[in-house]
Amino acid sequence: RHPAVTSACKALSSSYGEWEIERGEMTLQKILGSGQFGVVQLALWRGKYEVAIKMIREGCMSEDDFIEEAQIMMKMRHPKLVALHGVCTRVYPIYIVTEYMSNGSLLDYLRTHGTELGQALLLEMCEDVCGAMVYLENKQFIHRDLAARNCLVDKDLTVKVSDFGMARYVLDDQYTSSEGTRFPVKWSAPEVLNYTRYSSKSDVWSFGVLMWEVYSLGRQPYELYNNAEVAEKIMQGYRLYRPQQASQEIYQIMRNCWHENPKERPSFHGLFESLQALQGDE
Ligand SMILES: CN1CCN(C(=O)c2ccc(Nc3nc(-c4cccc(NC(=O)c5ccc(C(C)(C)C)cc5)c4)cn4ccnc34)cc2)CC1
Repeated sequence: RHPAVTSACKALSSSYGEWEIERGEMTLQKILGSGQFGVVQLALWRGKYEVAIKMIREGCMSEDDFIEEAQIMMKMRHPKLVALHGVCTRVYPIYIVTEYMSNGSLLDYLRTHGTELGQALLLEMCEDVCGAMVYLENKQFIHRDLAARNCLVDKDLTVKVSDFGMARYVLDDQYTSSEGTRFPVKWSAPEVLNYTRYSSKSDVWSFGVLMWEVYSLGRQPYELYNNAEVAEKIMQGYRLYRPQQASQEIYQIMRNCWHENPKERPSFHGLFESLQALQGDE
C-alpha cells in the first residue's frame, strides 16, 4: 500500500481514536425512546457516568459524512448544548454518546408540566436555548432543525439544544425533501421552504416558533393546518397568534424572528439581549 495511504489511515484512526469510546465500557440501562436514527438508550459509562446512546439503525444516516464531521461537533462545547462525548464506530451499529438529560425533550416537558411553569421559568427556558444558539451563531454553525422536540431538559430544569447539525446526515427523504411528510415545515423559514437556503437567520425563524411552543406550553404550531397550507399562508404573510401566556413584548420578539426577509430578523446575539432585558422586568 502506498506510504501516503498508510499515514493517512494512521492519522484518521488516531483522530477516530481520540473520540472513539470502547463499547465494552457501556452498561445499557433502559430505552429512552426512538427518533429519526433509531433507539436511544440510557447507559452507564465505566459503571458510573450516565450517558445517552443513540444506536444508529442501518440505512438511517450517512455515517461516513457524520464521522467526518464528528471531530468538529465534539469541539462544540457550551453549557446549554447537549455535549457530544464520543462515538463507537468500529462495529455496527455505530453509537453516538452524549451527556444524559434526565427530564427528556422540552416538548414533552412542556406538555406534561407546562401548567406548573411560571413566566420566569418560561423566559429562562427561551434564554437557555438562545444562549446555545448565540454560541453556534458565533461558530457559523447552523442547527437546521431547531424545535422544542430537539431540545432536552436536565434534572435542574436547564434546557439544552440537541442534535445540532444532525439533519445533514438523515437519509430519509420524507424528512430531507421539503415536500416530505417529515420535513419540519412549521419551523422552516420561507427561504428554506423555497430555496433550501439555511443560515443562522433561518435558525432564528425556527427559534421564534420554539418560543411560541414554550409559551403555548407545547401546542402544535398552526394546529388547524397541514404543511402545504402553512407554507402557503406564510407566503401570504400569515403568522402564529400570540400565545395566552406571552406578554406583548415577548410576542413582539417572536414576530421579529418571522420577518420574511432574513436580513430583517435579529441575530441570536440581539435576541439574547432582548430576552435578558425582559428578565429584569420579571
Ligand atoms: C419523568 N419523565 C419520564 C419520561 N421521560 C423519559 O422517559 C426520558 C428521560 C430522559 C430522556 N433523555 C434523552 N432522550 C434522548 C432521546 C430520546 C428519544 C429520541 C431522541 N431523539 C433522536 O433520536 C433524534 C432527534 C432528532 C434528530 C434529527 C436529526 C432529525 C434532528 C435525530 C434523532 C432523543 C436523547 N438524549 C440525550 C440526552 N438525554 C436524552 C428521554 C426520555 C422523561 C422524564
